[in-house]
Amino acid sequence: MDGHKIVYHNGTIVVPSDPIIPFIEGDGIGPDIWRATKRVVDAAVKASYQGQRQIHWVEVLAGEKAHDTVGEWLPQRTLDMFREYKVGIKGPLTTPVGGGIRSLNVTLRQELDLFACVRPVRYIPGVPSPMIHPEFVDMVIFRENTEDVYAGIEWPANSPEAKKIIEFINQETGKHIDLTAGIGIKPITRVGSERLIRSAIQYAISHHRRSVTMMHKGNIMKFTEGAFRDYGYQLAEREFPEQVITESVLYEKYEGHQPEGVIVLKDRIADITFQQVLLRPKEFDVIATPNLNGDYLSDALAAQVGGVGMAPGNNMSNEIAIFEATHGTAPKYANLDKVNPSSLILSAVMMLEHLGWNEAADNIIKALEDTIQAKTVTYDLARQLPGAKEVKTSEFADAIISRLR
Ligand SMILES: NC(=O)C1=CN([C@@H]2O[C@H](COP(=O)(O)OP(=O)(O)OC[C@H]3O[C@@H](n4cnc5c(N)ncnc54)[C@H](OP(=O)(O)O)[C@@H]3O)[C@@H](O)[C@H]2O)C=CC1
Ligand SMILES: O=C(O)CCC(=O)C(=O)O
Ligand SMILES: [Mg+2]
Repeated sequence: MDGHKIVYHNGTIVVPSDPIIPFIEGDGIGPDIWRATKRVVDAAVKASYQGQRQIHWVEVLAGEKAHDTVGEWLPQRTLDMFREYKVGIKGPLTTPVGGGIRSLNVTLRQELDLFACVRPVRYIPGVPSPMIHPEFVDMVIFRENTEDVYAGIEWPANSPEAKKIIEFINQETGKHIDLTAGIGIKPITRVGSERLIRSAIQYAISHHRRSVTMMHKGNIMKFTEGAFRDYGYQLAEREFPEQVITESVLYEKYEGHQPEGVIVLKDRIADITFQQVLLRPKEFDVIATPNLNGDYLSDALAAQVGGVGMAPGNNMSNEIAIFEATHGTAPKYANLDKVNPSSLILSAVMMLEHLGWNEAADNIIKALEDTIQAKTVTYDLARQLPGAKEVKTSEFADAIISRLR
C-alpha cells in the first residue's frame, strides 16, 4: 500500500505528507457525494501544496456494498483499518425502521468508542435560510455518541426478554408496566457524560468560545439526563475552576458581564432549547447533549443554515476520528447525481483541519463560498434561492474545483 500511517506521539497527531486514509463510500446517495468530495479534496490538496502532499485513499467496506461483496454488513477489517490508520471518512449507511439490522453507524461509534459526535452549524453567506439573521447562527453540537436509548438496547413486545424485565420491574420496584410493552433501556454513565462534556469545554476554551450549554430533559428523566447535567457542573468545578463559571456566578459576581477568557457553563431543558436556538441563536455557542437530543438538534439546526445538505460532522475518540455528513442515505435520490455534496465536503474540510492541512481546508471553504455566492447550487438550495442555477452533484464539485487557488 502506498503512503504512510498517521500516528500519535505523546498524545499529539503526527501526519506524514502522504497519509493513508480509509473511506466508506456509503449507501444510497453515498457514492455520488463521495465521488464529488474526493475530487474536491484531491484538487485542493494538489493546488495548496503543489504536489508535496497527497492523500492515499483506501476503500473499506460497510453497509450494502459490504453485504453484496463479502456477505457481511460491517467486516472486521473495516474496524481494524480505522483503528490502525486513526483518521477516516464515511458516507451515510442505511438503517431499516422497525426491524432488520441495527444501525451500522451506531455500531461503528460503539466499537471504536467514538464518544463525541461534533457537528458545527455555521452560516455560509449566500446560502438560503429561513432565519431573518442566519449570520447569528454559529453553534457547535457535542453529541454523546455511545449511550442513551440511541444505543439500541431494546426488546420487542411480548418477547421473553421484555416479559422478564417487566416482571422484574413490577415485582421488585412497585412500578407498573403493561406486560405487552416493548422495552428500551436508557443508560447514561458518569464516565460517558464527563468525557463528552470535558471535550466540549476543552473545545470552547481552545476555540475562544463564550459558552457551553448542556441540553437535557433532566426534569423528567432525572437519573439519566438530570445526572448528565449534574456530572457536567461537577466536572467543570473540579477540572476547570479557573476557566469556567456558571450562569449564577456570572450574574451574582459579575452582574452579567462575562469576563474575557472565561467560559460560561449553563444548562437548558431540551424542549425550550428548540425554541430558543431559533429565536435567540446568539445565546448559543457550544452545546453538549446526550445522544438522542443531539440527533434531533443536529437536523433542526442544519435547517437554519441551508438544510442537512450543508451539515458536516466528526465522530471522535481521543485518537480516532471518522468524519461524516449529518444526513442519511436519502434513498430516493440514489445514483441520480442530484443531491448536495457540501455536508461531506465540509466534513472533509474538518478532516483536513484535523490533519493540520489548513491551507487546503481554507481553499475549499473559499471556493465553496464563491460557488454558492455565484448561485451555482444543487436542487436543495436552488429551490430556496430565486435566480439560482441548479447543477448536478458532479457539476457542483466541478464548480468548486474551478474556483480553487
Ligand atoms: N450517519 C448516517 O449514516 C445516517 C444514516 N441515516 C439513514 O439514512 C436513511 C434515510 O434516512 P432519512 O430519515 O430519510 O434522512 P436523510 O437525511 O437520508 O434524508 C432526508 C431528506 O433530507 C434531504 N437530504 C438529505 N441529504 C441531502 C443532501 N446531501 N442534499 C440535499 N438534501 C439532502 C432530502 O430532502 P428532500 O426530500 O426535501 O429533498 C432527503 O429526502 C435511513 O436508513 C437512516 O437510518 C440517517 C441519518 C444519518
Ligand atoms: O444510524 C442511523 O441510521 C442514523 C444516524 C443518525 O441519524 C445520525 O447519526 O445523526
Ligand atoms: Mg441523525
